Amino acid sequence: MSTEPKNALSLRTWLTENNGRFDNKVRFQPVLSGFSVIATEEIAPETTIASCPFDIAITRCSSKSSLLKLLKPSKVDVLDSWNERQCIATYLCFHLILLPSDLDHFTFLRHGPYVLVLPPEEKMRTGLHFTPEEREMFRGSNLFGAIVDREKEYRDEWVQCLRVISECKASWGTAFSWELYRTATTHVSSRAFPSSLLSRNPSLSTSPSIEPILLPGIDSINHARGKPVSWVVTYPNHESPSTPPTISLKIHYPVSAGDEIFNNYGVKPNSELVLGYGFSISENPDDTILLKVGGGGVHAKRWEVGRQARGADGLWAEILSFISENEDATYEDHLDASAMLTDMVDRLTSQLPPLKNKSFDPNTVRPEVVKMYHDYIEGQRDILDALIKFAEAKKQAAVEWAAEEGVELVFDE
Ligand SMILES: C[S@@+](CC[C@H](N)C(=O)[O-])C[C@H]1O[C@@H](n2cnc3c(N)ncnc32)[C@H](O)[C@@H]1O
Repeated sequence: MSTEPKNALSLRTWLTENNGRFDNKVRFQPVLSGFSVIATEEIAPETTIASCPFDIAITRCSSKSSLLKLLKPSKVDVLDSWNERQCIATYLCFHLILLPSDLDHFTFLRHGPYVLVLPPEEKMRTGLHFTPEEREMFRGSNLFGAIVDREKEYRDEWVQCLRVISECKASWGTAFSWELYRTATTHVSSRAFPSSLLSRNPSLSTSPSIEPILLPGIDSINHARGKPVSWVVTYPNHESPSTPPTISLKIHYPVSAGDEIFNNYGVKPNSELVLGYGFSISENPDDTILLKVGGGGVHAKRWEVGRQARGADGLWAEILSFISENEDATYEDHLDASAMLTDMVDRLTSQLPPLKNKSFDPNTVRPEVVKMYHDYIEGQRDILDALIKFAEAKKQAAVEWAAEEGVELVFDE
């Protein structure tokens, strides 16, 4: 007996028809943000939960080739200038844009049952989908700036895509709304895997040549930090010559009947989770803050510092070199650097919204966003507190260094 929603059943059937599969002990359960994947009975470690053949992965290349058939082939140069997000998001949108009268064009779209399980706009909670009041809560934090920048960048991309689509068919342009595109870009940010998985030695590593891709089925599984999982690639061999190259997600932990099955998206700070995924982890040990020295302009190096001031040494070295060009910094330079770091951190702390005693209007601010706000601000404040302690320790070391040189330093309180 299955109580799976119809669209989840259609995804399962479509995946099987395309040589992929879900383990038969899993089922989809509707939740606020879309679906969770649950064990119907106990699942043993080393079970393969979902498999996706390479040829149904959605890549920039596969999206572009479908779009070229839908739009005019003469648009090939224009589409070459679109980035992978524009190609994949526009390809996803077309599944929802076409009308029954566009029947001939449906043959160019391969992912109908997949697109129909993707959470719609109203289930989205990423920074791009915040209400104005929700976005305003984050003013003063790095995340606020990141949301504003992302919206501008994605809107510009949408305008480029819209121009091409409208030229092909005005009614498609009308249907290709900012809201539709924004939701599709969130599907890309929240579900994409690196293209480095589609190889004989799959890895989650990223580099400029690695592009985001979507893996239908595998991307239905939610994240839990640190869960042991692995990626397994299978190629045809003499035992099963007709099996296409396939990527699978295998879990290395047991799951009890009724419990959720989790994937592990890798190390992610809350800033990234809130911006691109629409959820956060309480007291996330992987939280970070981005800092740059002395204003520095848009091209200034940004230092990513974590809890317990992890990664602060590079920032400290840059502050020291900013204070003194001399390679052999003196204890006075260290004292100045410590004061500069403290000022910098104090300024950031005073700009950050408060963690406590802040109430939000439940009519305009959703409880899930309040949780993200608390988790994110807690992490930012904790790291800034750790940086103050880091600067204080550097000051103390400089005082001891001066004492070794026979200088007693006295500070005004
Ligand atoms: C790759 S999809 C996972 C499948 C998704 N739940 C669905 O309904 O299709 C990633 C999205 O799932 C949700 N998600 C994943 N892990 C989560 C978690 N630990 N807590 C809350 N939401 C989570 C978020 O909405 C995120 O953007």
